[in-house]
Amino acid sequence: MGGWGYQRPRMIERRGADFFEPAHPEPRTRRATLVETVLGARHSLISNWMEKSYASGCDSFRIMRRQIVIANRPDAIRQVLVTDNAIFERKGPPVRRALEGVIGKGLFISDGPLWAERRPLVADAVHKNRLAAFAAPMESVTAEFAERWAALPAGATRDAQADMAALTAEIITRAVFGAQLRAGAARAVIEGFTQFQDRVDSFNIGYFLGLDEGLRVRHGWRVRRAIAGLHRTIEQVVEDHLASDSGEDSLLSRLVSHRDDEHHRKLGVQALHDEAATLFLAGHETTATTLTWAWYLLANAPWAEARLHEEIDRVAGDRPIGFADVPKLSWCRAVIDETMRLYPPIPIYSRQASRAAKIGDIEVESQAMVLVIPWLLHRARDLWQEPNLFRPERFLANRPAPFSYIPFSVGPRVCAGASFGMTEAVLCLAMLAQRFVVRPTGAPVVPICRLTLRPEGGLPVTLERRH
Ligand code: HEM
Repeated sequence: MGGWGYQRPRMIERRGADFFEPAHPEPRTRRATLVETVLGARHSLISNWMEKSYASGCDSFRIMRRQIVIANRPDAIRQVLVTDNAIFERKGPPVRRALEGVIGKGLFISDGPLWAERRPLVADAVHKNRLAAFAAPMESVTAEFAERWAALPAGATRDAQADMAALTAEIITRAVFGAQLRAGAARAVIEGFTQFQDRVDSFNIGYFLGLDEGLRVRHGWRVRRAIAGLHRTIEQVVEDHLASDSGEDSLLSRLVSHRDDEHHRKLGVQALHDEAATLFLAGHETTATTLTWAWYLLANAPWAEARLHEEIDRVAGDRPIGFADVPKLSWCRAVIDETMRLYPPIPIYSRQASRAAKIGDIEVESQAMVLVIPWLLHRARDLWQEPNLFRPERFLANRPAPFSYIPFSVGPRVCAGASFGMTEAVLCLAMLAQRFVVRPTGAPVVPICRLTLRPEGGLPVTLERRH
């Protein structure tokens, strides 16, 4: 049970000699009541869908006084995220309110002229042409992390979710702030964000009751203290960057350099702070959950895991695999693609309609919440064969049909760090799989969605050495 009036869905998980259907909630057989909807949303935003939702389509309903529009058909997704982005560019208030305490007016939740001004700067800082600059932090942090795993006593149980979060937090911390960041400051940043993310709640009752901007979120003292510490640390790092040129090619130094760029308006200290926090927040949990789910899927699909090991051994032989090998790791990439299909790290994209509009034959009210839901889209039975099965090979031959696979979103607000995230996921998976076999302990796996999609309570695993 998930509390009074709300029955948690049963989890489905099936396996056979040549197939694996990883954990997903059993669809509901009847529409949820209001109480179930609200409590279900607080528990997990993927737990309340009915069978008919697992097909592409559009729908409209109300939660209290708010119209909710589901736009989950390729043509509707194209309209909301690409062609009519001007109408639907604003993020839904629950997400904005949940994140504003940490990232202020950062790109992820800004819109209008502010977003338009900053997007090119942030996109430039993480652009795929600059990926090589981040090869060193990605490789060295992962290699150090692998040494820590190697030093564990045999049979030790780890939480893969926590470990992957620590790994990607360290990579993004070094990429954003540079290698000069003091160890204490790095730890403070990582701990502050972890405290915040563990407690963040993306359901905003005020918005559903009729307040178009939702209610400001009040955090408990623990989170307030964590956020305050985080802000102090980031402010200090920003000031250090402004005071002296470290000569490092970090994301922050790139943003700082635009202060002297005559083509761009200068980013103030607060803007630098917000964008640095945004890059950290947007750029670590997403890759961490992708890696966590990949370990779970591979461990349950021995044929896919064997092919991964074969590819890594063929590409790298006896030497450590590295950044330069990433383009050759097509199976590894297919595993990550398929992982993000089954478990999209951000499973729901929410927008606020800036004015009345029409999506298909649905009349959308001004200020309605418009949802694009990769969780459902990626499992739509009319778009995917055997949608609930783990089959990485589906990504080898052909790319998916347009607007049927959108783990990084699409359109002007597409993930700015998609190449960074994809490269990082493939590289970390390959570097760790070269040395270790990750084995979940068999505890039940329950996907749970707040802002991101994680296994509830983490993923306990043991590690076996390969080499
Ligand atoms: C597997 C890894 C990742 C996934 C699946 C992912 C996914 C996404 C998605 C779906 C969005 C749009 C959300 C929405 O429209 O509501 C987004 C936005 C964003 N992501 Fe990522 N992301 C990943 C990694 C990263 C990394 C590594 C960075 C930075 C280094 C990053 C930076 C951003 C930024 C700045 C935005 C806001 C863009 C805007 O609104 O203009 N992401 N990401």
